[in-house]
Amino acid sequence: MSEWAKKAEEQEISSLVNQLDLHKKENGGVQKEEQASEASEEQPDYATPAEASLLLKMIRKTLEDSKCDLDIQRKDPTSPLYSVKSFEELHLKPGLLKGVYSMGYNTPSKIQESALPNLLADPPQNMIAQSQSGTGKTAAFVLAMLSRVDTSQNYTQVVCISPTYELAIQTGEIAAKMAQFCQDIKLKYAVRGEEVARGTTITDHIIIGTPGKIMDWGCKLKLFDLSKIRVFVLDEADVMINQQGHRDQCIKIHKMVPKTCQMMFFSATYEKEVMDFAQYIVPNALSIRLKREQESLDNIKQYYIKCRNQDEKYTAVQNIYGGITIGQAILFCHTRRTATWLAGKMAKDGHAVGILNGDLTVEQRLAVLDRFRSGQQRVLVTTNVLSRGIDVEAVTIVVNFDLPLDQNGQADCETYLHRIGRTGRFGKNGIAINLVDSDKSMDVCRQIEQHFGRTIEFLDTDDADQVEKLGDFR
Ligand SMILES: Nc1ncnc2c1ncn2[C@@H]1O[C@H](COP(=O)(O)OP(=O)(O)OP(=O)(O)O)[C@@H](O)[C@H]1O
Repeated sequence: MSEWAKKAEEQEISSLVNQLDLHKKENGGVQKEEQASEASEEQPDYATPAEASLLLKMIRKTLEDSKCDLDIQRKDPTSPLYSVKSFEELHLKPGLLKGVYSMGYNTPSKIQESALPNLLADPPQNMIAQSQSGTGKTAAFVLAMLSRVDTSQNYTQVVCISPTYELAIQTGEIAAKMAQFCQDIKLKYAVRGEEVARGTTITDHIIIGTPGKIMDWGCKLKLFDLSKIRVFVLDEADVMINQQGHRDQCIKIHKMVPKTCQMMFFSATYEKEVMDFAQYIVPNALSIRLKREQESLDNIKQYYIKCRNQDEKYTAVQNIYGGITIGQAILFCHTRRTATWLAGKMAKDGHAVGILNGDLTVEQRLAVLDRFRSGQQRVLVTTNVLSRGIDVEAVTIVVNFDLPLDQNGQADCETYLHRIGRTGRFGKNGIAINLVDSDKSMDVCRQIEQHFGRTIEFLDTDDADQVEKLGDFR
């Protein structure tokens, strides 16, 4: 590309970035990761009662009744788990097919069935894909990444960028499992704590990591050659584009990969401006889109409970905790401070609870997640740092101790969808409970309802009929 063409492209990108920023300012703003994940100021106190024993009874009933019938969902063409093809028909390499089956996957989900044939086609096809949380996007792009590796060449050919440390590790672990019968494929993490000596050349075929580290290794230290990359994956693509810090790093990396490199962008949500931007930077991409009303899942029941103040919210949490005889729960707080307070109070009251926020070292974060995954702790208190992508099958309840807000105090609908998507994984049933403690948070709850066109039901813990009905949502 000539110099002037490069300049023109840079100007166009920067004008699109400005438009994106302007749109965000006008619409309430989207924060940088740390601000978005964990705002620093505390929440005020508020009003109305949350009852105890009925809530507990209701949760037990819901969970006990919630045997998920995957086979039925898979035969329903409107379900995101529906497919007509088998994995064999997707033309995966024999080693990968073996890997998929060894993970207990029998048939592909809708996104896997529709994305994979295009991702594996020749010539390589760029893609911007959207599918609901927990419907198997990771497997779709991981299988595509692994399929594209040429193991006769010992240099990095694939980069996969994730927004957080935990998600990068999780994706790497899935890739390793899927590639267990393709032993020649080598994978490296580019995340905090991983170091490579200067002057070394990385020979691993796939690098999975966070944008800052990949930029350091690829653009600054040149530990691998970005001009040889043939597959560029952006997981949680919308947040990677929409958060300024991530975006700048991703654009820098993106600029250094060849024009012929296959681009794969995946997420459960895309705001319109983010999609426009994605379509600009991914030329001729095949788009797989959801309608707004398809974005939230029927298998996740959404409720709100009214509380008068922080103490009543805590009482509601205790009652919910009592109800988790099956499965596990994730509790989301707006700030690290609230998360620390909540986890501390629960621990003091004798509950086995983990806390995961940005105050911890990466080793501590991973250890907390491991304890939670293994079921040693049934409750995890966290902030938005864990709102996206983390897959723990046994999570049956998500509680928004604080509703997700953007920088301007408006509903952060995308984060809401990702948070509640930590339950209801791959067709399982789940419950999302929002603790509403003021007119303001009621308003936020309504904004979310309107955005997705879905009712968030009032959970009247005094209403025995409602409790009965809760078991019916299979
Ligand atoms: N074809 C399949 N058959 C059975 N289980 C599957 C299949 N594909 C994925 N899964 C399982 O479904 C769960 C959710 O998958 P995954 O994490 O890929 O969803 P996702 O769409 O990436 O979710 P998120 O939007 O939260 O990132 C995982 O536990 C995964 O192992």
